Amino acid sequence: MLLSGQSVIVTGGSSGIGRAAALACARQGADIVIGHIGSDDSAAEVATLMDEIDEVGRQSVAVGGDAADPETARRLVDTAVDAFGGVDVLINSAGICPFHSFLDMPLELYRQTVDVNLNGAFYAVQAAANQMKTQGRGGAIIAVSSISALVGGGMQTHYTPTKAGVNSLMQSCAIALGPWNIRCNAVLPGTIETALNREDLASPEKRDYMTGRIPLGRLGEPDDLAGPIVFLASGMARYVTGASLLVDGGLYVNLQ
Ligand SMILES: NC(=O)C1=CN([C@@H]2O[C@H](COP(=O)(O)OP(=O)(O)OC[C@H]3O[C@@H](n4cnc5c(N)ncnc54)[C@H](O)[C@@H]3O)[C@@H](O)[C@H]2O)C=CC1
Ligand SMILES: C[C@H](O)[C@@H]1OC(=O)[C@H](O)[C@@H]1O
Repeated sequence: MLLSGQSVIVTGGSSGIGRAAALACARQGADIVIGHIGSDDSAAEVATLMDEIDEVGRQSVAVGGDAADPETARRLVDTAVDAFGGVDVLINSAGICPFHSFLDMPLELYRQTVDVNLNGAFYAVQAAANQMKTQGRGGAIIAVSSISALVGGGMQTHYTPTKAGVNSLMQSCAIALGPWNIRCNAVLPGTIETALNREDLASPEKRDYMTGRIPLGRLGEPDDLAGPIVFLASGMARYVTGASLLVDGGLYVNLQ
């Protein structure tokens, strides 16, 4: 197993990419702290996930709270220390992408997107990294950025800068945390079918357009991210830090 006995925190762990990553890490021998937003819906999703983690013989605990609140990051780390004796891996997946036009973007929506996606990532990474440094046994941090760190979206002017920021955060943290053997990498998903884009992809025209742009011929599913994330978390990637790994079925390179 690639993550035997490791303690893994996953933010946004109740659904989509975070959920797939949490389960994949458990299948590789890790115990999981599941960060979720703390709503009734996310608590119900977490209960099912905890059962699945239990079925593969690993333990999990859940922590509800707003990723935009630095206190949530501290609680995630404290819980990992109490329950599993430390933090070996952080997977930061919590995020929002409420499509909206630019010229009439509500200030509150812009601020919320930055607060959750970028500031939330900073808080979680800083809290986990301090714990990893104290432990003195290295660690791995994987941030879920996006293909949108590299390209634009007319209805995503509040969102794409946060994903570029998350990618940049991993690059700078790779330098800042390298001396403690804490590796920092980003995965850049393309279009993955999750709750995040359910509304956007409900239009058959948009869905067909997006699918048609992907050389591998299909939209992604959350499990497509599981392998790359486990790889970056594991010792197989022990000399990989500051990397940005596109997981997009070839979408980014498909000009014509
Ligand atoms: N689905 C896609 O096509 C792509 C998704 N991504 C990124 O992947 C990450 C995961 O998204 P998905 O799995 O697609 O969607 P998702 O909606 O299933 O997952 C996002 C998770 O973040 C949680 N979350 C949202 N706001 C939060 C807050 N304030 N505090 C705590 N948790 C909060 C949600 O409850 C949810 O569990 C996001 O960061 C997203 O930007 C990146 C590229 C493409
Ligand atoms: C929500 C979008 O469909 C999704 O999110 C991203 O980061 C990319 O822009 C994807 O297309």
